[in-house]
Amino acid sequence: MQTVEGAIEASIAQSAIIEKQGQKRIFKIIVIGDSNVGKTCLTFRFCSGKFPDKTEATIGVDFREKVVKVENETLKLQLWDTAGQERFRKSMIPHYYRNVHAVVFVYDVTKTSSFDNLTHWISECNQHKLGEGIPRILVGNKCDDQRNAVVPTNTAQRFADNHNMPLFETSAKDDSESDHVEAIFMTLAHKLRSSRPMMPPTSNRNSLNMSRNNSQSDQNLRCCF
Ligand SMILES: Nc1nc2c(ncn2[C@@H]2O[C@H](COP(=O)(O)OP(=O)(O)OP(=O)(O)O)[C@@H](O)[C@H]2O)c(=O)[nH]1
Ligand SMILES: [Mg+2]
Repeated sequence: MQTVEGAIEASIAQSAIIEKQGQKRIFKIIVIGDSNVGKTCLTFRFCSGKFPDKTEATIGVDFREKVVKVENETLKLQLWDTAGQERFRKSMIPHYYRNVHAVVFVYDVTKTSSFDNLTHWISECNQHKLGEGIPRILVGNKCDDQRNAVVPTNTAQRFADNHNMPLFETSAKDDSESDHVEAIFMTLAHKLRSSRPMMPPTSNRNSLNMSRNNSQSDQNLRCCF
C-alpha cells in the first residue's frame, strides 16, 4: 500500500500542475455528523451517481472528488467524508478542519439523537475557528424511510434558521432523489465559486498520510493513520 505521505505529495504535485496551468480551483468540503447518518452514501451518490452496494463505518476519512462546471468555470470539489465514530476520527480532527472551504452537517431524519447531536458537531466546528464566510449547509438524510421519520421538518428548519444554514431533506438511497443530492452539492459549488480562491497552502497539506483506494473508483482516496 502506498504511504499516505507519498500520496499526498503526489496530490500536492498534481495540484501544483493544476494551479500552474490555471485550470481549476479546488474546494475542500467536509461532511460531518453522527455515525450511520449516511455521509458515505451521500458523497458516494454525488460523486458516482449511485447508492453504494454496501458501506462500512468510515475510518479516518475517505476522499471523493468531483469536477463540476459552474457558470463556465470548472471547479474541483474535494469531499472529505469523515468518520462519525469518535474512535475512528479522534486523531484526524485537526486535519478535517484545516483549510476547509465549506461544511456539510448531516443528520438522519429517522434518528432523533443524530439531530440532537448537531449542536456537538457545530460546536466542534466553531472550536476550529473556521472563517465567517465559510458556507455551511444542513442535510437531513434517509427521507425515503418516511414511516420511521421522527425529526419534523419544521423543527429542523428552525434549527437551520437559528444557525444561518439552509436545510435540505433528501435521500442518498432513493434513485429518484439523485438529482436532488446533486443539486444540494451544486448549490454549495455556486456559493464557493463566488468566494475566495481555493488552493490550500502546501505547508498545511504535508502531514497527512493518504493512499489511493482502488476498490471504489479512482476518484476516491482513503486516509490511513
Ligand atoms: N434508508 C436509507 N438508508 C440509508 C441512506 N443513506 C445511508 N443509508 C444506510 O445507513 C447506513 C449508514 O450509512 P453510511 O453512509 O455508511 O453512514 P456514515 O454516516 O458514513 O457512517 P460513519 O462512516 O460511521 O460515520 C448504511 O446501512 C446505509 O445503507 C438513505 O438515504 N436511506
Ligand atoms: Mg462513512
